[in-house]
Amino acid sequence: MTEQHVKSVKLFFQTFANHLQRIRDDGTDANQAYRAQILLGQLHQFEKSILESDGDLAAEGGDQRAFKALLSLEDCGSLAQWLVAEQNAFPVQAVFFLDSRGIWTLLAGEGPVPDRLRVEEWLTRGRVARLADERPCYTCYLYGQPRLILAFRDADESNASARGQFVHFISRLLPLFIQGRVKDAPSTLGGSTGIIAKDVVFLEVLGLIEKAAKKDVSMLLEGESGTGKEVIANFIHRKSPRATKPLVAVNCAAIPAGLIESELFGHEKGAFTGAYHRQIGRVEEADGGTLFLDEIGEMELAMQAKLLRFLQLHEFHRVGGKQKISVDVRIVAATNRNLKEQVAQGNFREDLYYRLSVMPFTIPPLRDRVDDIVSLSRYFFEKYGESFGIAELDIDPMVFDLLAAYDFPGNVRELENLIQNVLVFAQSEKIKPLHLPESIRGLDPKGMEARDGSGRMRKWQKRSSFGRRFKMRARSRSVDSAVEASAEVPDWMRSIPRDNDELKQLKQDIQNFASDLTLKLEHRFLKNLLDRAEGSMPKASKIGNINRTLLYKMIDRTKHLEEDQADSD
Ligand SMILES: Nc1ncnc2c1ncn2[C@@H]1O[C@H](COP(=O)(O)OP(=O)(O)OP(=O)(O)O)[C@@H](O)[C@H]1O
Repeated sequence: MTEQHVKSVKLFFQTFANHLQRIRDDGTDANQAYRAQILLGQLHQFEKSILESDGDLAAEGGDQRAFKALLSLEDCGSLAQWLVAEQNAFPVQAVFFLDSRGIWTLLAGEGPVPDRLRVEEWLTRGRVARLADERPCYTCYLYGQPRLILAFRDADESNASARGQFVHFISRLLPLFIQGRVKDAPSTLGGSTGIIAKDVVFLEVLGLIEKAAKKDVSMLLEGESGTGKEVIANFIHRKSPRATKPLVAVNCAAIPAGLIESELFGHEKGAFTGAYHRQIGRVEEADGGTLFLDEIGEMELAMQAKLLRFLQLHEFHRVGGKQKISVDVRIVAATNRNLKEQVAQGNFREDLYYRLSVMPFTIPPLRDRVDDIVSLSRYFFEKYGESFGIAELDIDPMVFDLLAAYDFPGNVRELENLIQNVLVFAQSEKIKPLHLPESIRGLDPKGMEARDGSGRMRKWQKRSSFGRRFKMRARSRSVDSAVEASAEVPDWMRSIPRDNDELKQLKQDIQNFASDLTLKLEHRFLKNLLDRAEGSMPKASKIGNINRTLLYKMIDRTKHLEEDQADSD
């Protein structure tokens, strides 16, 4: 690489970085700022590898090849033309752009606009979708809307993965190139809470989450991808006493393992090649507020240990720095993995799991929230109808029935993308079942009724499996208490307090009674479990599906019952 080349690479990255820093520091849109911050982290990595590669990038991945090609661009303003002109790595035949009126225009290259926007694969965090079309065509989403279609010349299936990665990369650059062309990009949050919820079970969970949000403890959100964990993390922050302080989101899966420590804790100038400036980490940025650790299950063990140390001490030092920095942040973590299973498999630290899951919540999948399907659909039809410039939407009610009958493996994100596609496909006609994908159009809500008595019922039963866990817990407690108490029903069970003092006293008696029963239950459970485990704690922990620390705590708090029993024997 000539000196001049090195200079232009540095200049290119510096311009890019300045632009990203402005977006990040602008502070008007937390999601934009978050994306800019992630790109900034990656930018340093790209710059480093390009400068170190000495021009030889043949063996490197799609992102780096794309960056290499980008270097030849003098003017970054014409992404589409560059994509078509750059024929070496990924020959693009045409690029189409969806404007804010909902009309696709050919930006560069040649060919008809793909008329079927059926998503096939490569749907990655809602950013890129491959279309079910003869030619390999991909859609890039911006702010949740399809904005760009890339049609490739090469249809060779063995290159599909590389093409997908390339489009994914382009989708990350997209906001920078089409700035100003997208008017009023809709925010991911709408309404006063930003959450559309009608389903009773989901509302119940949200009620519990809202209560927990007010307590200053770590919260863990588990649930399938696209169920709304990030939306709920925002909700938690806004309902917490830290609402006026920053909410900083870090996607642990999106940041390469080698960069995550400096992303979280920052680095000092010169800490590693490419660390030209001191950089404040996300933890420090979140001081006083909330740090949202998304996809925490993807974090590597070595980083888990560092995070744990920070959670224990509330202090850290920047990479390459010596000074200890103290911060006060509340952690909300989310994962679409089963973290307990990850712990059992040795992929996630148990101690970190317990630190993070002081208040754990499982976000139910959309198929278990059938009432939400309809209200979310209406919400997305309105939201995207408006941004696509459709003045009045006319929707056949059957569309909602069919949507409610579908299982939505991709949850709310899938529903959101689907509705955008339906709107594009319907081109402002009345929206009818024929505009829905075949897999949904083919569903028969009436047929489900015939099979299960009622389509809604089938959904309701499925959905309530989640709610049952709550209800059963509540019920089993009251049933157990009643059974236990039946032999010795205390007087207060039937008494009516005459004044507040009596009421308080009776309430206290009930609480004492309930905690006695709970201890007795724990004692019986422990005895039986340890018998089955032949006295072995590791075995008891395994077969009882209970963490050992908790087992010891339980033994400790029920040991007086053991002693009482020994005395009476
Ligand atoms: N209840 C809701 N009301 C309105 N929009 C929602 C709701 N739930 C989810 N969404 C929308 O669905 C999309 C996916 O939600 P989100 O990113 O919060 O899911 P997630 O569970 O964090 O996904 P992942 O596990 O893949 O990170 C977003 O565009 C979000 O705005």
